[in-house]
Amino acid sequence: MKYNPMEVATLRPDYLGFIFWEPSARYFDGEIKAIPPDIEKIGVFVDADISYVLDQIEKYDLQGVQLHGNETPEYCKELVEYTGRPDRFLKPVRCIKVFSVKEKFDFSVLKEYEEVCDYFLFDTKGKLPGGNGYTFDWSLLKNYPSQKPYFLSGGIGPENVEEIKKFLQTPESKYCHVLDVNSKFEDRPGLKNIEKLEEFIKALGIRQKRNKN
Ligand SMILES: O=C(O)c1ccccc1N[C@@H]1O[C@H](COP(=O)(O)O)[C@@H](O)[C@H]1O
Repeated sequence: MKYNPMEVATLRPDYLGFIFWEPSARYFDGEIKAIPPDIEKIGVFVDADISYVLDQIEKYDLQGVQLHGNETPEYCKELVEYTGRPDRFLKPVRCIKVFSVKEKFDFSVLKEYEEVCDYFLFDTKGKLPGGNGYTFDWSLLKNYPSQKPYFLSGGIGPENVEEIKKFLQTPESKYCHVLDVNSKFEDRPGLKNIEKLEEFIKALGIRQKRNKN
């Protein structure tokens, strides 16, 4: 088995990502069987043609796109507008624009994306456009200038539990909407270790969507 999204779905995450970037060892071209409708399926893309993204949205009934390349604000706008067009018979998707962070980050780049995406995602800059497995210095988010909810990403693993707890007490975590995990919870690329994920959720005391009330 290369991918086990159905098993991950049993943990009731808010979002489930599928990588649609061919060079990745996690590239997804399988079948997505019935996943509970309250879990949003997110397609992960890197500078893909808009027509390709639309095809994947349609094929897999994706609710969102996560853009890891140099996609411009115009690209994001076009994509979201296209999905709402009657001839595509699609629902407008959520747009998550990814920004890669190194030792420093110029938050002014976010400004032109404010209007055209739903969430920002902060990942660690590495050799690959994503899935590098390294964390960045989350205290940089002290300078986060926006009120848009963001995904915290990049190499988050079981060893980060205490750090995450501390981060979640800080003012800079105010708009942190999602903790995004990937390679640190895998037995091999694409194959998530369910026990590790369960332990992580338990250790953080996170309650999943279904049980939030
Ligand atoms: O995981 C990949 O192979 C990948 C390839 C291209 C773009 C994004 C990719 N993954 C996403 O990257 C972040 C961080 O992952 P990690 O925790 O550092 O492994 C995450 O959103 C993945 O979905």
